[in-house]
Amino acid sequence: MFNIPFLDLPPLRAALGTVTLPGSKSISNRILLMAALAEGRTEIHGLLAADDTQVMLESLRTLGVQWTRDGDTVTVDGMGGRVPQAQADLFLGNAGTAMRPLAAALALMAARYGGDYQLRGVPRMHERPIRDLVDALRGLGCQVDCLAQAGYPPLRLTGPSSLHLDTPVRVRGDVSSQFLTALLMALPLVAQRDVVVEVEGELISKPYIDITLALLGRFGVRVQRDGWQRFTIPAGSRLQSPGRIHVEGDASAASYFIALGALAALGEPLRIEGVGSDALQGDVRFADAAAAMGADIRLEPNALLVQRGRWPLRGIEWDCIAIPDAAMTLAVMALFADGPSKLTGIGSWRVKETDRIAAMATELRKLGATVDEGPDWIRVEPLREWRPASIRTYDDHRMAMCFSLAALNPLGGHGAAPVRIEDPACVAKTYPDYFETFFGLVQADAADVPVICIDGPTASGKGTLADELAQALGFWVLDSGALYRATAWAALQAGLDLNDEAAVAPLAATLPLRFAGGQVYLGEENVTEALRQEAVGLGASTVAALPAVRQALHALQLGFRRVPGLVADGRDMGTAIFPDAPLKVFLTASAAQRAQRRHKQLIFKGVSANIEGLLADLEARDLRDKTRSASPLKPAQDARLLDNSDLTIEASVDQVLAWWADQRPF
Ligand SMILES: O=C(O)C1=C[C@@H](OP(=O)(O)O)[C@@H](O)[C@H](O)C1
Ligand SMILES: C=C(OP(=O)(O)O)C(=O)O
Repeated sequence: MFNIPFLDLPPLRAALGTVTLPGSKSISNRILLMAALAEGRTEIHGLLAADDTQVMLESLRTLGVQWTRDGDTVTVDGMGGRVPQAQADLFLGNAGTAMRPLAAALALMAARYGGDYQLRGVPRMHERPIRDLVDALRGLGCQVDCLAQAGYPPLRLTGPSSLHLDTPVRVRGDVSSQFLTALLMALPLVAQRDVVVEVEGELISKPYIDITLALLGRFGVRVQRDGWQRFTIPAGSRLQSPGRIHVEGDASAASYFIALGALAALGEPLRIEGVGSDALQGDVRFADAAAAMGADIRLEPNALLVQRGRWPLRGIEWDCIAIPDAAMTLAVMALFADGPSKLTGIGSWRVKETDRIAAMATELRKLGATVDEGPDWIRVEPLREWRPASIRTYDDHRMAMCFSLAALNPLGGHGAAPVRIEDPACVAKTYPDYFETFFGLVQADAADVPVICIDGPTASGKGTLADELAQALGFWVLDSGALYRATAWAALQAGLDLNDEAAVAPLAATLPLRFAGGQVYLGEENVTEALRQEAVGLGASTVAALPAVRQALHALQLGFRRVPGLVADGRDMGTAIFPDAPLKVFLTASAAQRAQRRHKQLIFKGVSANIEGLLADLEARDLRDKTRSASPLKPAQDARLLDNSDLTIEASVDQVLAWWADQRPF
């Protein structure tokens, strides 16, 4: 996950590949709660691992429910209708699918067996309404207190109290369907007799009720329904574990990739695995809206294949009441259409992770779009002149994911603009690896992918600076020195003479080198430590002076220029490999300072070293690097010079980040 203040996406031009969706949030949290309340053990496969499921899992543990995790399989020991802890204080983040169902289940348990539970969340959760559920629970006889503001969490649920199950439970359905879902999942706990739930007002987000009913069915509870108005939980209903259960891929998350395919899968379709025509989730119907806009979509039972169909997309008017979450994706797709699009039935956007109508309108306008909004609709005009924009995400995962699609702007207008996503880690709510997955599918022109070059002499601190910058910006890192050290190491292993250009160059060309998690691998072998040896460093300097070796490694280095960007550290990054890089830094420090740093490093590693000897080696190496005929070490003409002799690492990083910020159009 990119846990950084912002993530810059370069302009993108195509998409290709296969994505496997994470588990559905809605299904995961329903199954977790039902499994905890049921009789028997449930093995859940493909459970979503994200903030929303984490708060549910932690709450269940606090309530005394036992579960274990093995990869994406979680095994829950069902409690048979009553959790062990009669008192608990639960934190539910911003997960509506945890707050609402747990409130109903614990309110009923407190009423029946006695108890005292508090349910709280992040500040936004305390602004998301829950009055309709509170009213319904109070109508049943539960004791529910709103601890801050009437109609909002945090809640306190206490008991015992007597329940009135002989008259229908009434619940409003026009603010959120989750209130009805919560009651349907909880009432089997007390269904000694038929329990009837009646919905008041027009029920929104109906397909989520279908998910609830289908999963209750898997747990042995067959709710009888009368349209969308009346639901009966038959007397004697009890949740019973189905044993094993599989969570299908998240259909709302599929919407970003359906849009990506519709915009940018130009030759062959993007393959989206985990949901398809067999899906339980209504959000798979987002495909109908995308198809109406012109996407070419094929549904398989458990996969979607999407490519560009009509282009530009067609502006649509669409009632989104059944697909509130995926509908946000349509608002960004609308920028690529041939005429305006209007999305209606989205009043619930106002009470979700943020006021999504206001947030969407504000951020689309930053890109240059003309947007109108009403209480429950939004109208978006297509965009031709895109502006680079820094998109605020309002701690709303869907804002971050939707606006990643705006980086495809070269396909929808003139020019090419980068897009900044603020607080990209907000995707953790439902899709922590969203951006990594997205980057694995998209393609950019190399020239559009930013590179920051950090060149300089040995022991100037390039590697540390490059790593810190890459970390701060979410960029890839290329330690080009490692390529030379790996060549020297491999040549030494093979018993070659390091000056034998004809023998060493072919070895360099076929180096199976990989950087992963701060480690360097040659084939399957982790050579990180081996490459740090002084002898290998000296050998690197020798092989780096051979023009044929440098040429062999050139193409390899260009391949590291990948979305979203690269920090390249070396000696000729700015002069020879990435001459068009938008920021080049030449990092120096006095030879005495560098010798001291190297000395400290070696002592720290337990290697004895002599500072005078190190200084002499450094000076000899500087001279060789500066005077070699192939790419001698010198600053690029447009490089910024940074002497870090008297700077801390943080100060150097801040300086380069400040230079970088000056270059950015935001
Ligand atoms: O029941 C569910 O799993 C959900 C129902 C929908 O909420 P509303 O019913 O409040 O629209 C949806 O937006 C939410 O992300 C998940
Ligand atoms: C509305 C959403 O979440 P929640 O389950 O918290 O309601 C969402 O995921 O878009």
